[in-house]
Amino acid sequence: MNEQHPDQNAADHGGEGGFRAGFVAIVGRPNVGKSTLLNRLIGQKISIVSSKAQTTRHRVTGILTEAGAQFVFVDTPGFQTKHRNALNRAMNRSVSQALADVDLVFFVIEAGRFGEDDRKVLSVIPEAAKLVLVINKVDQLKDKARLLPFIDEVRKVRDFAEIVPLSAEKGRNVEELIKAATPLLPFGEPMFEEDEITDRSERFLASEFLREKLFRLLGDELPYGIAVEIEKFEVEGNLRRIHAAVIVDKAGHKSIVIGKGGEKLKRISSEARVELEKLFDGKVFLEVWVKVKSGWADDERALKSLGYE
Ligand SMILES: Nc1nc2c(ncn2[C@@H]2O[C@H](COP(=O)(O)OP(=O)(O)OP(=O)(O)O)[C@@H](O)[C@H]2O)c(=O)[nH]1
Repeated sequence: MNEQHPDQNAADHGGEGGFRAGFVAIVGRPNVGKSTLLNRLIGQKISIVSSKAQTTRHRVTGILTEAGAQFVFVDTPGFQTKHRNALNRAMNRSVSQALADVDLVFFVIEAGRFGEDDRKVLSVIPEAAKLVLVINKVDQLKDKARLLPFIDEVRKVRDFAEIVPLSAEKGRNVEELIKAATPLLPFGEPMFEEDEITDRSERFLASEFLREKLFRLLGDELPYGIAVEIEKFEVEGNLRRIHAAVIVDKAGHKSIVIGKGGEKLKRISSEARVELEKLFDGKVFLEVWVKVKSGWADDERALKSLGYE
């Protein structure tokens, strides 16, 4: 593999002359800023950001190609420790699976806070994994002098190949993370074309965008166990026709999503449509309806049909 890319940016990228490429999992408890970090790293909105916990259920892959290295990111869901139903078990399983076959793990925590939930997440990262500690939200830290003692505290718990404090939201020190992580990737040829941002299908992205709108616009009213199913996705020239169902657990949740006079759902679908048109650079016809599937969050088979493994 070395021979394929002689001397490519050797000084900046590990100093051994070869191109590096690998899978990187971004792991951390809910709300530490994993999606924000991924979006910042790949410079385009693909993953879902929300101030509510637990929005990232699916694995989303983002790709960053630099002169000497390619990072293929696997954004994993936050660990679920509160509810013990099938949905959460499926979510935790997908985290472990994601970690089993990556080359590098970014373990994300919040500056000044290393709690029980962070420890739990750390404990399922295999000992053999190459680990970078990402200390996010340093902009929130009022007393900057606390950072070094904090790093020392966390360092006692585990060996980290690198430790990088940054602010994903402000874009501070994010370059530093890439620089530090590059030599930790294995030598290898790029796995994706340079301009590929995600290997997820347009269909998947449509459901993610719609789900984000549901999270944002329903706010505290958001029913537990809500999901989106794309029932039809057709491309006609520059037009995409998308039929999507919003799945809720209980009949009573349907009216919450629809809102008074259908206003809520209308706004959700129109905002999602506008963003999808930008993403696809074409016209989008988006039809959304609400479907009740009683107890779906507890039914493993229903989960599989919705794409949760
Ligand atoms: N102040 C500050 N806030 C941040 C930073 N990074 C992320 N946030 C905020 O933290 C919240 C959670 O960010 P997400 O990126 O959705 O977090 P996540 O870890 O992907 O969350 P889950 O999908 O629930 O696992 C959002 O409100 C972000 O705007 C940062 O560097 N500084």
